[in-house]
Amino acid sequence: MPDPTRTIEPVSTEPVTSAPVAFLKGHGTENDFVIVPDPDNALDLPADVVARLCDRRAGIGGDGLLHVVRSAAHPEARDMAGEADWFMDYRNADGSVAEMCGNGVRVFARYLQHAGHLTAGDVAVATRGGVKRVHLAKNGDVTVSMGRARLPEDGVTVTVGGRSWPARNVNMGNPHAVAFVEDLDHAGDLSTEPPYSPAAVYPDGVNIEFVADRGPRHVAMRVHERGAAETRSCGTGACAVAVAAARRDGADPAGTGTPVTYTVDVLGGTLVITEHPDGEIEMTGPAVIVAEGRVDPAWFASAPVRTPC
Ligand SMILES: N[C@H](CCC[C@H](N)C(=O)O)C(=O)O
Repeated sequence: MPDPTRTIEPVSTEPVTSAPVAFLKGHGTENDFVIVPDPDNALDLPADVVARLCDRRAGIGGDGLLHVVRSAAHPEARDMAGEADWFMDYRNADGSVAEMCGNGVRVFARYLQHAGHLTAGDVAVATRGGVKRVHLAKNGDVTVSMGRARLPEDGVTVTVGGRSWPARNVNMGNPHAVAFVEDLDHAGDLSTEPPYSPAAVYPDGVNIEFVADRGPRHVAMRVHERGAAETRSCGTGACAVAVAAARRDGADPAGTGTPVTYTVDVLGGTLVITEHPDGEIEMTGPAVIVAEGRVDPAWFASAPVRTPC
């Protein structure tokens, strides 16, 4: 599980703000998020409040929360304000902080468009994993320049139900372990984290992807996400899977000099990942705003803290 020190400590000791909190719900290939617009970074969103909002029974429900803040108003994004007006302060369902969320940044850009903050179809979004450029196409597709993958040498072995697989270490700003399996059912019940070793390879926890082939440059995946459990999709995970598959298939674009594209089926839809010879990775997929509403201040102040399911 992720290191608890990775959560956001309360900004102040004052009780959580009682101001009604506007929220929206959105998803990208059914990886769903609570969106909390807060341009001036005025809300106090410590880990337990995020977990309450993401709780699927007692709260709004989501795999994570997108805190929408102007870059100039957040200490972790001020130095990116010249390049990107908005900062995606991403939190997992358990309240832990993650460096990057691929599906989340597509939904974040869709929210900016929905809220009238965009004048064009292109936007730069500041994230803990750097500034990401997003293109919102007229056909509904959203393409993110995800940057380059890092491929640390050290890997782990993942074990489920008496079967073990080597897992490729791929970092997309956040950590991933990619295991190629014969059948996605071999991943078993991913409501809990599959055991892996050595744990020291991922001191802050890891997202674990299981991948099966579906055809030439076509794979399917399931994922246990750090700080959330099994999700219907993981954008950074799909990028990590495409990078690992290209290395397995001898199609590393740096070596061949030509871009390589993989279609990655996730439980909630399909993502298309292209890696270019310079290492830049583009991810294309949908992003949907489902609803908007307001959190009842009385609930906000009184909701019991529950560990996310
Ligand atoms: N659970 C991930 C963050 C969300 C990643 C995923 N939802 C995506 O679309 O990339 C982590 O702790 O690194």
